[in-house]
Amino acid sequence: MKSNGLDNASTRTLFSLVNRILEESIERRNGHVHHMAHIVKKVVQVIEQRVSTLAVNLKDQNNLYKVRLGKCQSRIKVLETLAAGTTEEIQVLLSQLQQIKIEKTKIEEKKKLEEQELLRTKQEKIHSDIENSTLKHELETAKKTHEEHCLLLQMQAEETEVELEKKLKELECFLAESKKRVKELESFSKSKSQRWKSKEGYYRSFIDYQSRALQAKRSYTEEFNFLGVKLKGLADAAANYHSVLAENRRLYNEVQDLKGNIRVYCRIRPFLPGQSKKRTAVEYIGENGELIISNPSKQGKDSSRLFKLNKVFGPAATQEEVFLDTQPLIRSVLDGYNVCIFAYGQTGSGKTYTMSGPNMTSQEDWGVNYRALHDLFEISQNRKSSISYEVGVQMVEIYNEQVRDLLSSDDVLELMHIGLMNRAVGATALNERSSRSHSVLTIHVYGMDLETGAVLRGNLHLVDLAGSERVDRSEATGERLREAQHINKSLSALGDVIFSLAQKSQHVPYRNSKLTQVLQSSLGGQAKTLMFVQLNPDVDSYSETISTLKFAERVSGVELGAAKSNKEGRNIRQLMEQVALLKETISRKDEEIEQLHHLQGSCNGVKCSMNSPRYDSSSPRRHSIGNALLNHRLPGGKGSGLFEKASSEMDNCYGNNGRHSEAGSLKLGEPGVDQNDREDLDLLGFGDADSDERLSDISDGCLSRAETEGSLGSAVEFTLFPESKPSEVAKPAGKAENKRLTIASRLPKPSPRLSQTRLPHLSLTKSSASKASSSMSESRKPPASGFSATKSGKRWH
Ligand SMILES: Nc1ncnc2c1ncn2[C@@H]1O[C@H](COP(=O)(O)OP(=O)(O)OP(=O)(O)O)[C@@H](O)[C@H]1O
Repeated sequence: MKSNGLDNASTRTLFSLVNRILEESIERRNGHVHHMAHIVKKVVQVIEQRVSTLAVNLKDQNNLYKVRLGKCQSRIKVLETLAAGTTEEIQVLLSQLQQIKIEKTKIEEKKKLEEQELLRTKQEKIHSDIENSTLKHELETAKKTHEEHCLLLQMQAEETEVELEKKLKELECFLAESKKRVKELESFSKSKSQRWKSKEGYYRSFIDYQSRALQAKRSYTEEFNFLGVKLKGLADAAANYHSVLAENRRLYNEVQDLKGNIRVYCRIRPFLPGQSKKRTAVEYIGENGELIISNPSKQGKDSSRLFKLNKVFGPAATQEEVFLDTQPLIRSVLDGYNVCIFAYGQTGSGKTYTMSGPNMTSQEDWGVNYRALHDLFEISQNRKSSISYEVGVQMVEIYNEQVRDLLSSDDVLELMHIGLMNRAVGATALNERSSRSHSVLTIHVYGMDLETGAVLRGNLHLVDLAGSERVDRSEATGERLREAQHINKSLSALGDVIFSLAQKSQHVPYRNSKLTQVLQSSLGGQAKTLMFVQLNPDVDSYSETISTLKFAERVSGVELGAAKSNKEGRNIRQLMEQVALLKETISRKDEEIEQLHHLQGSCNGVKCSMNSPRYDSSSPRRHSIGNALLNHRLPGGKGSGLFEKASSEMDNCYGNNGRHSEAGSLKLGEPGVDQNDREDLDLLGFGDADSDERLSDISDGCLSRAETEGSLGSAVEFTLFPESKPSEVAKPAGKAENKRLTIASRLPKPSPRLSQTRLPHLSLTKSSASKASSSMSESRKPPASGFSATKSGKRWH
């Protein structure tokens, strides 16, 4: 590019040239530097020139614009002043114009209105013309129709006038006729009303009479119905009562008999609140008496054992549930059966809980004893219209092979409570308040059928045995050890009796302990026996539990033979009364002989020895106590009495059912019988048996007779009187509530003759009683009050 050509080049071209030159100069670095610089200088000059011309041009133009702007502004100002003046004028004109417009519209409206009015008047005129013509036309037509109508009406009026004249004539005739009829009717109604009035009077009196009769009839019918229903009920009740009663009793006894003889119920007590390790040995409790006991410390098949009993009550079983299964057995006592219920088990396993209950004040907690008494009272009360019952209660304790009476006097439940409190208790390692004695509560029932005169006697033994644990386990020493040894001895004697019964052996060792002697009639005879086997569920008691259950299994296998009711018909009773009378005569003779002996002895200067008639085996007065008592209870030897059963009953007693027991071979005069034994037997009522008398011949009847005798002193009997309520009798009421059970006051006092007759025996039993008292004081217990020979059994009315 030539340097002079730059003038015509565009600024853009110049700039691109400068850029190219600069790029080339960068590429070539040293070549043509001078030339390039020259060109660049030229370019710059041109650019400067251009810029200066542009600046000049711009200045000129700016000036020009400024001048123009000034001109425009002055013009604008002029225009603005002009515009301001014109707007004011325009506004005035506009307002004038508007007013003119308004006036114009007003005038136009007026004009329109005038036109409209004119038009309207024109239209009205046309309308009125039209109307006038139509009215004229209508008037003419109306005139025509009116004339026609008038003519028609005139014709009709003439016709109606004729008709009305006709009707008037008819009515006149009818009126004359009806006047005649009214006269006839008036006379007829007068006569009728007279007749009705007379009839009304008649009916009124009839209705009055009928309603009075109806009322009387109604009350009669009601009364008749009521009486009929009552009579029917009474007749039904009378017809069914005896049969139902008999059937009821028969069924009860059948069920009981079907259940087998010695029944064994097992009861497992719950863990006690204080027991820390609660490991149970009870693995399974079956519905039908199955029980599996397991030992966790053993392995294999030896670890558990199955037992089969009549029934098993688990730890949750209530007192009521346990009693429900026992109740039928207890009820059969009222039908003349002998029943024995005893609780067996180690110390602390719940024997006392089952038999007596933990708390006498709460009826829910009552054990079998209280419930049994309550039940007996209730049933005897229910049967009072057909059977008169007398119930006697005795409570003894067998402690260290000595029998002692636990009762004094007072309310029967209180008595039982006293009895329980009086029990010898001592702490062992197993049970803090362990009872160390066997307690035997005996209930004697005498009933007489008011219809047939038949007599029934039943005895119920409720036995709370002492703990069955082994001596070594109870860790007892000294006195406790002696107690434990006695307990173990008597329990093993019980086992021996049961097992010899199971084997049906000829020899049954009743005599080996006081316990078996007391229970003899209920174990060996035709009695019903139930054993409660009590278990402690603790694993620590495993071995005791097993041995208890083994014993229980063996007991459940014992068959005592079918139970028999002690029921006598009227004839037998009369015969027995005769026998009793004869025996009384004999005993009087005995007394006379005795007195003669004394006289003879004193004459001979020989002292009375053990050969006195009391111990003379050949003496005929072996049943004198019973006879004396009979007379005491039943003056003249007549009437009923709880302990009336004469000594002839002894021959029928339970021990005499074909088995020849060891106890039966006991002779009181024998050297083998020590004084203690004799006195304890006296306490139980056996003491008066002749030396020839076999103990196996001593029945519950003997026991009952003896206990009401002065010999037992505090033995208690009472009669249920119809008016005494069972609840009153049974509940542990205060003295005020037991007014009906006032003690003894109504007892017939023995005649001086009878007292004399009883004297030798009474003196003997007094000593036995005091012996009993002394034995009690040995056992650190205060003697139960009332061990007086002269204080005979109490009877409540
Ligand atoms: N079924 C039960 N439910 C609740 N507590 C029970 C039950 N059986 C027993 N007990 C409680 O266990 C404890 C021991 O019972 P209990 O005194 O009756 O035993 P025991 O076998 O009569 O003892 P012992 O041989 O020393 O007389 C008591 O505290 C008693 O209340």
